[in-house]
Amino acid sequence: MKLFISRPLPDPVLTRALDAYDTTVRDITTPMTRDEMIAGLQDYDIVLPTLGDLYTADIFADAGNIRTRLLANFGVGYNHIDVDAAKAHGLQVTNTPGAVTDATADTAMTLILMTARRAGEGERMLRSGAWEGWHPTQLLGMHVSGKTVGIIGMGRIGQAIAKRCHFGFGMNVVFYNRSPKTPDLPAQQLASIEDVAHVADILVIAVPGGADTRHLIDKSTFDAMQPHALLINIARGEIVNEAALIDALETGQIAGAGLDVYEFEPKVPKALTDREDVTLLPHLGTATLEVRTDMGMLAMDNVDAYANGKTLPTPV
Ligand SMILES: NC(=O)c1ccc[n+]([C@@H]2O[C@H](COP(=O)([O-])OP(=O)(O)OC[C@H]3O[C@@H](n4cnc5c(N)ncnc54)[C@H](O)[C@@H]3O)[C@@H](O)[C@H]2O)c1
Ligand SMILES: O=C(O)[C@H](O)CO
Repeated sequence: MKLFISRPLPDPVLTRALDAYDTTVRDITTPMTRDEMIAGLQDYDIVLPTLGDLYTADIFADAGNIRTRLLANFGVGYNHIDVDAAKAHGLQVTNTPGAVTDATADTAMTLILMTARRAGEGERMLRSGAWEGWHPTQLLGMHVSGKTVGIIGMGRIGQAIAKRCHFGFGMNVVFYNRSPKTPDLPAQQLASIEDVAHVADILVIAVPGGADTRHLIDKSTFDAMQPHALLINIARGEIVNEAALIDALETGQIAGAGLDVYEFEPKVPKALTDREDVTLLPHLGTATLEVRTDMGMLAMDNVDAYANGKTLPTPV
């Protein structure tokens, strides 16, 4: 079996792949080009792609005689793959759910605390030499204990965030999910995104990306939010209309934002980087050695299952 891996991965994952398959590892960190994706589909039995490798329908159509039967995506989010088109061309697609949950929830907490407590702003002030010492009214932020967190998308990551907020920080949890959910903690499901936005001190986005959720968070959401509230996005950039977010920040409709993902990633608008009231992380959600190794191992579990004719552990 010939396996193509689209980026360098943690050593234990590459060792496992190289030991078991005729493996080619693409040794650069940028997304695959269109030509590379097409050549990969023509030459390899299995491709292990990741975020940024944009498998649109025309890639499968233009590849012609496709040898690949499995796209074992490294990552839970697969909005960069047109799964219907892949399946129509005879490919199966897998992802890495669960492996990413805790780390991504931790990143949401990092963004919540950094934004509420103005940590980035304080660190920038200190590093610039502008700090003149403690005083009682310096850099006063929002106390998160006892506040209301609103979660949009109460799936694996949404629930992990809710648990951290409720059990760790004594926050009340309200949420919106497109289907009914009974999470394992005290939390109230509300009827619409606006209902959640209206009562939340901190609004966290945790739905999948893709056409169905593009600009799910838009002007109507910001209109519903309170002026002291914060928006946190650890899901996908295009879920939030970035222009509407910038407008809401500039007009004082909301008090700040904590973002791990961007609508036109890796481009981040100057209107955001210029602001002190936003925390901006470079898509760090799962960026720990342990978790990136676990993600790779789960992707390899899927590769092994396919290669041995077994049921795929985590099909999309
Ligand atoms: N920042 C990062 O590095 C990072 C890391 C991991 C995952 N993610 C993103 O987080 C997403 C969520 O991951 P997960 O494992 O929790 O997925 P999940 O499928 O367990 O949860 C998603 C939830 O959103 C709900 N949902 C879907 N569409 C909706 C809609 N239109 N309105 C309301 N609810 C809707 C689903 O019912 C589900 O409960 C991933 O798809 C990925 O894009 C980002
Ligand atoms: O979807 C995911 O898993 C992340 O965005 C990449 O780690």
